[in-house]
Amino acid sequence: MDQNLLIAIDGPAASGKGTLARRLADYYHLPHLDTGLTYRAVAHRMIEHGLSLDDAEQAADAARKVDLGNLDKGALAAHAVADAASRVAVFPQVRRVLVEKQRAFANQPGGAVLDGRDIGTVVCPNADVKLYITASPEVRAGRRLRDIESRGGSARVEDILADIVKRDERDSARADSPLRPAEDAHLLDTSEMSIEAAFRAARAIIDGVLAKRDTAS
Ligand SMILES: Nc1ncnc2c1ncn2[C@@H]1O[C@H](COP(=O)(O)OP(=O)(O)OP(=O)(O)O)[C@@H](O)[C@H]1O
Ligand SMILES: Nc1ccn([C@@H]2O[C@H](COP(=O)(O)O)[C@@H](O)[C@H]2O)c(=O)n1
Repeated sequence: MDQNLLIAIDGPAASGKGTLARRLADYYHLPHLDTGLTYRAVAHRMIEHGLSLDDAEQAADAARKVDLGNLDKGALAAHAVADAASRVAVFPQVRRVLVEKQRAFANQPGGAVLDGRDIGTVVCPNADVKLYITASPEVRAGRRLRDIESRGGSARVEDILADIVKRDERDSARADSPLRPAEDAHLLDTSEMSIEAAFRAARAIIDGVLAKRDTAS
C-alpha cells in the first residue's frame, strides 16, 4: 500500500469485527490494533491487584501502564475480563488515556486498521473508511459458543446471549463515547454472511473508496 489508509471498524460484542479487522490488515498490509484488548488490559490489572472496578482513578492509573506492544490476548480472553472491561470503559479518565495511545498507533505512517466501539466516532474521526459490523444477538451468541467449543470449552448459549446483551447495553448507554455507528460509517450486517462473504463485502467498500480517491487526485 503506497498511500495512507486508515480503516476504522466498530461494532457490538462478538459481531466479527476483530476477525474482519485482522483479515483486512493482512490483505492491505497494515498494522492492526484490537482496542478492546486495551480496555481488557486495564480490567485485568485491576482484577490481578484486587482493586475495585468502581475506582476510576485507579483504573486510569492502570490505563497509563498499558503497553500496546505487550497485549497478551490469551490472558485477556476470559469472560470475566470482558465484563470488567466494559465496567472500566465507562470512566472518561480511562478513555482519555487509552484513546491517546490508540491515536498514536492510528497515526503511524502508511495507516492502520483499528477495531473497537468508538473508532469511527472518537479515536479516528478522519479515517478513510469506517465500517460498522453487526449481527443479531442470537447469531453472535451462536458464533461465540462455537468459538468456545472449538477450543475445547463449554458454555450455555443462553448465558452467552445474556452476557452479550448486557455488555452491549452498558457500551451503548454510557455517556462518554457510547457504541454507535459514525454518521459516515458503512453498515455491514453479517447475520447471514460467512466470514469470507463479510471480507469480500468489506473489501468492495474499501476498494470503492480507494478508487474514488484515485479519481479525485
Ligand atoms: N461472518 C461470520 N460468520 C461466522 N462466524 C463469524 C463471522 N465473523 C466472525 N465469526 C466468528 O465469530 C466469533 C466472534 O468473532 P470476533 O472475535 O471477530 O468478534 P469481535 O466483534 O471482535 O468480538 P469482541 O467484541 O468480543 O472482541 C469468532 O469465533 C469468529 O470466528
Ligand atoms: N474502542 C473500545 C473497545 C472496547 N471497549 C470496551 O471494552 C470491552 C471489551 O472489548 P472487546 O472488543 O474485547 O469485547 C467492550 O465491551 C467495551 O466496553 C470500548 O469501550 N471501546
